[in-house]
Amino acid sequence: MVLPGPRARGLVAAARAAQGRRVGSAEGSPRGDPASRRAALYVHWPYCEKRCSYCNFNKYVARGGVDEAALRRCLVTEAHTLLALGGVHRVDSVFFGGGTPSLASPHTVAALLEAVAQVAHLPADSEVTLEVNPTSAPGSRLAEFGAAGVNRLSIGLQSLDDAELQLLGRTHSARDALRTLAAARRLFPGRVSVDLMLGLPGQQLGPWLGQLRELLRHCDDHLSLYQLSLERGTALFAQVQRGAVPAPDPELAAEMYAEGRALLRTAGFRQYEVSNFARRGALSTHNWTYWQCGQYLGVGPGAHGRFVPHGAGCHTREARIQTLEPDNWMREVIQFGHGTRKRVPLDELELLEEVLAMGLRTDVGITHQHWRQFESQLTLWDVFGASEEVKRLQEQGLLLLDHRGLRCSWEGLAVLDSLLLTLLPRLQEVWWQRSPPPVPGG
Ligand SMILES: C[S@@+](CC[C@H](N)C(=O)[O-])C[C@H]1O[C@@H](n2cnc3c(N)ncnc32)[C@H](O)[C@@H]1O
Ligand SMILES: C[S@@+](CC[C@H](N)C(=O)[O-])C[C@H]1O[C@@H](n2cnc3c(N)ncnc32)[C@H](O)[C@@H]1O
Ligand code: SF4
Repeated sequence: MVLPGPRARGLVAAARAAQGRRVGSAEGSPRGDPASRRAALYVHWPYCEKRCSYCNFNKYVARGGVDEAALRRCLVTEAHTLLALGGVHRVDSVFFGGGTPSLASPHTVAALLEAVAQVAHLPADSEVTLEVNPTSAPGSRLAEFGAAGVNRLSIGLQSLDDAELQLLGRTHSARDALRTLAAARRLFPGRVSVDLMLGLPGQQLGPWLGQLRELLRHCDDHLSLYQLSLERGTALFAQVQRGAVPAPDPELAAEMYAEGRALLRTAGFRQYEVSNFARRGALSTHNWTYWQCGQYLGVGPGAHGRFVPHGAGCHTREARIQTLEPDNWMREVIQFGHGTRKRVPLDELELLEEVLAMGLRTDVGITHQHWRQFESQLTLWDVFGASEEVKRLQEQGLLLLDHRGLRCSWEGLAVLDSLLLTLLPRLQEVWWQRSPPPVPGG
C-alpha cells in the first residue's frame, strides 16, 4: 500500500524550514464544511503468527501471547480520542490491517465498530475491510467476522506456487489460499480482494502468468498486484546478499506487471490504480480515500493518519504516526488517551504535492473540481498548461491534460514515478513564482 510518504516532503522541506514560511490553512474545505468532518479509519493489528521473509511492515510475533482485552481497550480508547480530536462526524470506511488482523477475535472488531458508532455516524453501507491470511480452516471464523460487521475481505494470497510461498516464509499453502478464497466468496460475494506478488527471486514470466490465469478462475471482483520490494533488514534481503537466492530482476518485474495488467484488462478488470484492479464496480472506497487525499485516522501501533485536529483548535491538516512498538503504544494510550508519536503539519504546497502524486496513481487522475477543493487560485492549467516538458509527456502519449483534468494514459500509469520527476518540480516552480519566499534578512 502506498501511503503519502516523506519523499515529496524532502523535496521542499529544507527550503521552507530555512524560510520560516507560514503554515497556512492547508485544508481544502473551509472549517465547518461537512467534508472536513468526514474521515476514513484505519485500525492496525500489530501481531503475526510468524515473520514472513520479505516483510518490513510494523508487525511483531508475541512470544508470550497477546493480552487481547488490554489491546482492545487501548484501540477503542485511541479511536475515541482521535475521532474527537478530528471532530469527525461521519466515518465512511474502516480498514483492519496489519500485521495479521484475522488473528484478532471477531469481538475486538465488533468492539471497534461499536466504539466508532457511539461517537460518529457509521453508515450501514460503509466499507469495512479485514485483511485475512489464508488458513487451512477458514470458514466459521470468517462468518464470525461478518457477524461482527466486516463486509469486505482482503486476502494475502501472495502466490499460488508452494515453493514461492515457502521462500516468502508464509504459513499457508496454495491450496489453503484457494480454500480461504472460496470460503470468503461464499460469505462475502463481490467483496473479496486478493493480493498477488510479482518480481520474486527466481520467478519467471510464463509460470507467473500461469498463476494469474489460475487466479482469474477463482477470484472475485478485486485484485491487487504488488511488486516485491526487497527491504533491508528482512531475511530475504540477507539471503539475496549472501547469494543464497537470486536478486529480483527489476526488468523482468516490469514485464510481469505489463503483461499482468494487460491480461487483467482482457478479463474485464478496470485498473483503477497503479496496483489495483476491479470489475463490476468493486473499487475499494477506503483506499480511494488515500489516493484522493481525503482525511483518515490511524489507530493502533504504527498507524498513519492525515486529518485536521479541529478539537485542538488547529485548522491545518497533519500527518500523524502512532508509536510503533505495541507495549510502548499501550502505555501511552493508557496515559494520554492516544499513542501519537509524530505530528507534522502539512503546508499548502506539501498537501498539493500529495494531491498530485496520489491522484495520478488512479485512472481518473486529478479532475479540475478535485484540484479546486485543495487550491482555489492556481488551476491545473496555470500549473501545467504552459510547460514544454508537460507538453512533451502529452505528445509521448503518457499524460493527458484536458477539460476533465490531469491524468496518466494507460502507458503513463506504468511509469508514473518518472512522470512525477517532471510534474512535482513544475508544481513547486509555479508555486514559488506566485508567492516567493521572504528573502532572509530582507
Ligand atoms: C498493502 S495494503 C493491501 C490492501 C488490499 N490490497 C486491498 O485492496 O484492500 C494494506 C496494508 O497497508 C498498510 N496500511 C494501510 N493503511 C495504513 C495506515 N493508515 N497506516 C499504516 N499502515 C497502513 C497496512 O500494513 C495494511 O496491512
Ligand atoms: C503488510 S501485509 C498485511 C496483510 C497480511 N498480514 C498478509 O500478509 O497478507 C499487506 C500486503 O503487503 C504486501 N507486502 C508486504 N511486504 C511487501 C514487500 N516487501 N513488497 C511488496 N509487497 C509487500 C503483501 O502483498 C501483503 O499482502
Ligand atoms: S506479510 Fe503479513 S503475515 Fe507476513 S509478516 Fe508481514 S504482516 Fe505478517
